[in-house]
Amino acid sequence: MSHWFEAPLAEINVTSQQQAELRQGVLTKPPGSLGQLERLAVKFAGWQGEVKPELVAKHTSIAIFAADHGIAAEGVSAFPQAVTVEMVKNFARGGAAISVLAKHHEAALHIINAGTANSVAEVAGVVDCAVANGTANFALQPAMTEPECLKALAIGQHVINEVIADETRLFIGGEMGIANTTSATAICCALLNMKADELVGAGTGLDEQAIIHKASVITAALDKHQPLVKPLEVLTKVGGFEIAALAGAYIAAAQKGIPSLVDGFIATASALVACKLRPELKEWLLFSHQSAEKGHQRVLQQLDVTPLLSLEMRLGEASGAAVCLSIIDSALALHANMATFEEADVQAG
Ligand SMILES: Cc1cc2ncn([C@H]3O[C@H](COP(=O)(O)O)[C@@H](O)[C@H]3O)c2cc1C
Ligand SMILES: O=C(O)c1cccnc1
Repeated sequence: MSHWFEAPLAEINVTSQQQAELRQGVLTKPPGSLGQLERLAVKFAGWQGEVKPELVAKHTSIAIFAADHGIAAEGVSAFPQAVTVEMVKNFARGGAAISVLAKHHEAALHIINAGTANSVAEVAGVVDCAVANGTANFALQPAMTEPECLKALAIGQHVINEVIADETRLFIGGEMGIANTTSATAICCALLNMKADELVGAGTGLDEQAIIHKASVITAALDKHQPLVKPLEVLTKVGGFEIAALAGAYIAAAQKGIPSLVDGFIATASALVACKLRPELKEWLLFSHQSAEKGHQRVLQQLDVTPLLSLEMRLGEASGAAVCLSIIDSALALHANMATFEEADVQAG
């Protein structure tokens, strides 16, 4: 049976990209002097099919996928599971970091329930796509069934196709789910063939002893659920509904010709799953920042990508990606509006 996520991704416009690169070479600056900002503008030229791509911040759609994790029962987070739903309410009321950043950048913010333990049906502004009331505890059994995993992936497709605006020029996915750094770490260990203690970190703020316990929970789960090879198998056995939804959203966005800006450690685990499913997807992803979560740097290295920023952030909920919107629009404004040597009558050297 073929799945929706196997359908082709959109084509990148190589001609626009090449023309944008030529333009960068004739703007009034030493060639290359705007560093990564030049490469950003060229990427957006390819994505938008325009030599001078439009600014993106005000046409960015941010979706936060929330879900609960049965593995929270193993004492792997510094915070109780109830915080997931409490934060969903906070997103909706405008008090969370991502609510403030979305408003600041005038980006649209959508809150999606992918499967929390407590109902959020009564919370205004939350799109309810819950697969179940949280995943099962993957220390004891697979986190999901395969149909549940496919349903969670399809939430991402639904959000891209039905929830975000058609004019979206950039997609940012975020997550909220207490204990999801444990799931993200297990996914990365399985897909990158690494050990738990190479990637495990403090998450919301565990102390050293608790991190050792978290690593042992992950190691035992990885042993228990062998074989863990295929991306869908890994996602089903040790994943999370919001992590799967995010992976689905990255693929669906690329199918529609919308690039995605990847957030921190958990979002990168989703991107890793999505890239294992569809290796061409990497061309549609931009990595925003390197989180302070210990494993993030290693996973970014394995993906062979360089994030834009490293601000010691370790919050998730798309916050690191949202901060990058100023930088992206700066790059695009410079690219579109700087004078060329000829226009400004400046010698090209
Ligand atoms: C108040 C609060 C707001 C958050 N926003 C994102 N996260 C982040 O922390 C969680 C992952 O860390 P762990 O695996 O240690 O539970 C996720 O929900 C993530 O998005 C938060 C965590 C808390 C406590
Ligand atoms: O980098 C992240 O996404 C992250 C790190 C710690 C806790 N929550 C999220």
